[in-house]
Amino acid sequence: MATGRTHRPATRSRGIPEATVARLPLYLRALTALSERSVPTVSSEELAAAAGVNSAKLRKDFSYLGSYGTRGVGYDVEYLVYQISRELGLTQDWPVVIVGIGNLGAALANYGGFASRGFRVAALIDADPAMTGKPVAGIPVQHADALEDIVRDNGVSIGVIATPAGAAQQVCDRLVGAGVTSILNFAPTMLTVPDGVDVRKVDLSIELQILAFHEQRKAGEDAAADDDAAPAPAAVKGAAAAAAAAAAMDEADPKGTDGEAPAVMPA
Ligand SMILES: NC(=O)c1ccc[n+]([C@@H]2O[C@H](COP(=O)([O-])OP(=O)(O)OC[C@H]3O[C@@H](n4cnc5c(N)ncnc54)[C@H](O)[C@@H]3O)[C@@H](O)[C@H]2O)c1
Repeated sequence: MATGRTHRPATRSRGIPEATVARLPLYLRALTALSERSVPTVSSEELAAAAGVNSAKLRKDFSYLGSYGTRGVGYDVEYLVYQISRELGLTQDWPVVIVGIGNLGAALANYGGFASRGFRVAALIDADPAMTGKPVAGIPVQHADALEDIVRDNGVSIGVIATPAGAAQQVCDRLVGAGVTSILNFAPTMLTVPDGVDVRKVDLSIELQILAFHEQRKAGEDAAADDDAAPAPAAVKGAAAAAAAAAAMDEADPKGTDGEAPAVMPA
């Protein structure tokens, strides 16, 4: 048994590192915007800036896809959209079930962005009998008793958990038992899954905590700048220099070696 981890090696069987896979959706989002503006080609520098990624990293990532662009012309936007979509498995339809149709589950069900990216909400499931049959986003909610049948009948391999934390593990076990092999978990708890099942955890409060850390650091830098106007004792100056050196190292790659810090993380 595995405890809430994604049990894939750092490099996938087809040789694409997980860090590259995590950046592919960023490229796809930027490329889709270019495609919508009918831009035919894009340079690695332009695309890297639009995706918020270093251009050398982008070229390396695309080399894993076998896409090298044309010198002086750049990358063909439509072909890259196709290549990345195919790599991410988005050229096929993925039926998804959402379990727990409260505030969050209903908001997710109403989000139009899933369908446009190939994720079809096949069913909404909730344990509250009062919810059964009620339409949410035009889909009638089904009772949790039927979870296994719903998963099997719809060939679902991706389940979204938006239940309270206390119910999440049991829901996860039932989803996995019925054949689900990928879980997107919004409940604030670690899930235990068998090998071969991927879990991604979304936690907006962690993202806010990271922003709070950066806000605090910015405030510290402002205060240090104010202090620089007045002479500081030697020990304090040393500490400020160490903090500045650490900040400079961070700035060299502020988001770490994997590029943009994702809002969704391996659980
Ligand atoms: N990750 C995030 O950033 C984030 C943000 C908001 C909420 N959350 C979490 O998402 C979850 C849902 O939040 P909410 O505000 O929608 O709660 P909610 O109380 O409005 O909804 C929870 C729903 O789950 C249903 N439910 C309970 N047990 C179930 C079971 N065993 N099977 C199926 N359905 C079951 C309930 O009937 C209810 O409709 C909570 O765990 C919350 O902490 C996470």
